[in-house]
Amino acid sequence: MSSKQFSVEEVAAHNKEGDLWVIIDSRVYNLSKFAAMHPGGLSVLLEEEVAGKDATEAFFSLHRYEVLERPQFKRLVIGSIAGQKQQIFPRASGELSKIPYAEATWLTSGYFSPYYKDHHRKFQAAFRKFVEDVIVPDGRAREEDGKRPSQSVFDEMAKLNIIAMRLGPGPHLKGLELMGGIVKPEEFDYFHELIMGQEISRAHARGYNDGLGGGTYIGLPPIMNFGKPELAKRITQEVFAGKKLCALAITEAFAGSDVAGLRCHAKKVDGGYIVTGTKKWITNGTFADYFTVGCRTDQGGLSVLMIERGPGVETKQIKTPYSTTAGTAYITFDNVFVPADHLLGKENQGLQVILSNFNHERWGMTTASISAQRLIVEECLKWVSQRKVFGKPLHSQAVIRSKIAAMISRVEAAQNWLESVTYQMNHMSYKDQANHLAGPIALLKKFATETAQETARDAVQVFGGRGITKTGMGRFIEHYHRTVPFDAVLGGAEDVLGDLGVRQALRKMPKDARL
Ligand code: HEM
Repeated sequence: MSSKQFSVEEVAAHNKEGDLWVIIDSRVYNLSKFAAMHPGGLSVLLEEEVAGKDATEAFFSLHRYEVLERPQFKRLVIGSIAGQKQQIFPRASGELSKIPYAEATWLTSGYFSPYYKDHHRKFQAAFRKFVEDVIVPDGRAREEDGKRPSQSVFDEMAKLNIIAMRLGPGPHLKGLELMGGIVKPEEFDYFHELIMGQEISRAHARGYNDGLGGGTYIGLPPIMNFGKPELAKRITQEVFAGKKLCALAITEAFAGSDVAGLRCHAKKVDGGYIVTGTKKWITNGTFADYFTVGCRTDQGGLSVLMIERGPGVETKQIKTPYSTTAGTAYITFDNVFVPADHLLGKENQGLQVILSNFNHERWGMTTASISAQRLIVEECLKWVSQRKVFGKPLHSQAVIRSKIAAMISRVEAAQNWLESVTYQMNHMSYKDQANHLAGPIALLKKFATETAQETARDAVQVFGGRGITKTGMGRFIEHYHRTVPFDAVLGGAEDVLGDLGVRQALRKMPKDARL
């Protein structure tokens, strides 16, 4: 970038077509050639208060900061105004945001939390930097082109054992060096996993988030915990090394939350099973290598089989509102032979295998959903401060402040409930979690996704047309509003979860309780 210094008067002389300069945040841009190609048109740049003038305010009410960071636009800078200093700085990679409520309380300067220790803080700082340096650029690109997340990202994640850590605390972490040694395997707890879930949302790329191991998060635990030791070891090692991916293939066009209604059939034959049937809405299905498949057996029971991609296994993309980078698939199994030792758990006792991971899955989805909601609060706070209406910031309108108040309250309530549930998880065995937390986790997820949708709707109102436009200032709002139903449906639809939560509570009602 040029270090040449200009005076305001010098810039003012360049105020016409073919000779057009503007000042943005103390830097001088020569737009003489670019003006004709400007996506917002030439005429707006030739206006009296823009051409040759300080256009900082006009610029930031119409563009995101990232426009100035694009290399083709950085090149337009020819110097800066003598005696002026740059005032507006983007947040550097890995840094915390200084916008109020943009970070959870424990990450906000001047506040305290009983839950997080020093190693959680170090872990968060390192993991955010990794997300912003490695995941966000790939996330943005793949969200656009719809290709599966790049192999290089899986390789980088594997080096730090991020894929293993994504599955949460447990014996699978034993002996691994986690995040370059920042946290010891025996220290790693559900708050570390919460941090990962929350940081990974930062790409504003909901489809990519699922593409990046969403299938493994739910498809690998049944293999790891219920597979024959040799099979479990082989697949776990391949997946942790970033070489292979899993998908959980339970839902069908015939049966969704109603797991008992599955039709995919496993016929017992010599040495194994022959599987025939279909599966729908399978996350990562278009590119996964291993499928954890719920099948009906000859006796009508449910068994879970690990099926490897191969002859007779076909996966087709399903188009959904989010990017195909998630790999959402329709799968057909056509007379696929599955060896007997690929059975997970016991024959006809598959329900237990499938249900065993549900609470963890729902809790994990909630971590990411709440941080995505928080990013929207940050977007809105920035927008209402920099956007001017009738000569005043948008936040001068009481109705806007009221919407922001509701947004902040929702996300804070959801985060605080999440942290309280996470603390319980840290102190309970997996079995006790199932007993005590299935209900609260179901209700928490329902609460988080309902509040997410309210915030998505409010954010669109605050951003107006920009909130329904795929590029430009409101692009993250548009993305959020379009993709937020995924959180509300995947892992259990809101009504199903609400019902589950209340039924669990009713089961625990003391017999002697009366008004
Ligand atoms: C360095 C100078 C500038 C660059 C590189 C630039 C670049 C762009 C780009 C890339 C867009 C497409 C939308 C987006 O990606 O956000 C855009 C839109 C636009 N620009 Fe600029 N611009 C510059 C200065 C200005 C200035 C000074 C004005 C003053 C009025 C202006 C007015 C607009 C308008 C009205 C739009 C359309 C916005 C919309 O669709 O919401 N631009 N500009």
